[in-house]
Parts: sequence; structure tokens; C-alpha cells
Amino acid sequence: MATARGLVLSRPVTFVTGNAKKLEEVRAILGNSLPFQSLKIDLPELQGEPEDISKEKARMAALQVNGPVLVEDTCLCFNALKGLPGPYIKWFLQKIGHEGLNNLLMAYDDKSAFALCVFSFAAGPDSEPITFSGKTPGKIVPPRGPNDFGWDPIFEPEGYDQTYAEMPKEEKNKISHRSKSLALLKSHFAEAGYTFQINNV
Ligand SMILES: O=P(O)(O)OP(=O)(O)OP(=O)(O)OC[C@H]1O[C@@H](n2cnc3c(O)ncnc32)[C@H](O)[C@@H]1O
Ligand SMILES: [Mg+2]
Repeated sequence: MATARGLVLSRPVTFVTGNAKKLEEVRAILGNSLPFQSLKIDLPELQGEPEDISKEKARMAALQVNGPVLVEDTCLCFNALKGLPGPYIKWFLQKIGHEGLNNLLMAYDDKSAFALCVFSFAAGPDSEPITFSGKTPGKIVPPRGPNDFGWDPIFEPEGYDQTYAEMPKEEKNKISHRSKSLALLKSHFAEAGYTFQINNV
């Protein structure tokens, strides 16, 4: 529905993810600024360019939810490997672990990498998703810090001497790929004048 102020979403946005740690971070970063509910579905792992993957995830999620959805896809890209593992990091991590990921770079001096998070928002199953990409540069190091979220122990963001895993959560959330992407999403929602009517649900 369009109003003088912009678009009214009559249903809350559903963040669809199978990853509890992502959800935890998204909740911490968004706080009360953008009301959403969450739904735990493991959407298919797709191939291709990060933005296309994220958009396709949003289309699939919007069909399942039949309403406004938010999804994200996260990549870890090694510069020496021309961006790989990229969107395939989940399988690489699962199969070869932190040590194997370090070993992939053994033949190269360049250990630089970047974390990339691409959020997609679709207003419904018939709407074209829009994407918001956040990127944090860093380097791949032998694991340090608690092993409770993916590749956090082997990613040391540029300008820091701690890995994501060693940083206090609030610190990671200030500089992370995820928070940068969510900052863009928030400004888009503010500019588009989306209004939420979550009390009516
Ligand atoms: O259901 P979805 O949202 O897809 O959740 P997922 O766990 O399948 O996530 P991805 O497909 O985006 O794959 C990204 C991989 O990177 C991991 N990951 C994502 N964000 C991370 C972060 O901020 N720090 C460390 N690891 C992260 C995540 O656990 C996966 O193994
Ligand atoms: Mg996934």
C-alpha cells in the first residue's frame, strides 16, 4: 500500500535464516530500529555471484513466507584466490576447517581477504528483491579466540590485532560486513519511508 509517507508493510518483515548466530548478530545490530520476526529455514545453497545468490534466496523465502522477507548470504573471499571460496565458504569450512582454509593460502604471500555480506529484501513474492552489500577487509590467520561462529577465529579485520572471534561482540558488530550491509538497508528503509504495522498481525 502506498501512502503520502511511502510504503506501508502490513506484515512484519521475516528474516529467514537457518543460522542462529547470524540471527543473534542481526538482532543486536538492528535493536529496535527495524522490527522483524525470524523464521528458521535452511534455504538451498546456490551457486553464482553473491548478489544473484542473495536475490534468489529472497525470492525463495518470499514464496515460502508469502510476505515481506529479509535474507542474507555471507562470503569469505581470499584475494590470492581471486575471491574464492566466496559464497562456497560454508562447504569449505565444513570439509577442511580453519586449518585447511589457512593451508589453501600456504603457496601465496598474500593472505588478504574480505568478508562480504549481501542482504536482500523482498516486499513479497511478486516483488523484485533489492540488495545491500557490506564488505570488511582483513587477512586470514591461524585460528585465535572462541570457536563459536564459523570462520570468526581465522579472520583478522584490517586495522585490528584481534580476530573477529577474539573481539567483544559489540566491537565486531561495529565494523563487520554484516553491520555495514544492515546500515545500508536501514537507510534505504528510512528513505523509502517504509512504515510498519506490526500490531495488526
Ligand atoms: O540459512 P543461511 O542464512 O544461508 O545461513 P548459513 O549458515 O547457510 O550461511 P551462508 O549460506 O551465508 O554461508 C556462510 C558461511 O559462513 C559462516 N558465517 C556467516 N557469517 C559469519 C560471520 O559473521 N563470522 C563467521 N562465520 C560466518 C556461516 O556459518 C556459513 O558457514
Ligand atoms: Mg546458507
